[in-house]
Amino acid sequence: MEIFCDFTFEAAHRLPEVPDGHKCARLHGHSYRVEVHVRGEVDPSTGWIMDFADMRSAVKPVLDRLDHYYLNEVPGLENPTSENLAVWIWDQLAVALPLSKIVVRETCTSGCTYQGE
Ligand SMILES: Nc1nc2c(c(=O)[nH]1)N=C([C@H](O)[C@H](O)COP(=O)(O)OP(=O)(O)OP(=O)(O)O)CN2
Ligand SMILES: [Zn+2]
Repeated sequence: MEIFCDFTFEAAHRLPEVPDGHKCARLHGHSYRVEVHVRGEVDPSTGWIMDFADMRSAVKPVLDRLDHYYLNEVPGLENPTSENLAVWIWDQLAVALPLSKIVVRETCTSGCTYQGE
């Protein structure tokens, strides 16, 4: 079974590798939405895989490193596409949580799903 928590953060970025004239080469910002999914067995005594509060406690310090920052300046996010951001978040959280999926939404209509290697 899987559980998930939903998060938001605000950040600026530009995409340095896009073709000349692409709008995303210009500095702009997004209200990012991130879903963190965890897979596990339901503990018969608690009735849950893990407490949502414990998930949030693990995720918050990682997203605090992105919130209201210029993502291109964050080590490992020099090309901050949704895809690279999903991998970066996965890599930061994988030691703390039994991840199954990271979803990054850059806009209301576009984003990325990553389920690990
Ligand atoms: N595969 C990817 N494509 C694009 C990414 C990305 O991370 N991965 N990122 C961008 C830009 O960051 C852009 O700001 C968001 O893209 P887009 O969905 O085109 O956003 P718009 O709100 O401008 O969409 P419209 O429907 O054209 O208004 C671009 N591509
Ligand atoms: Zn963008």
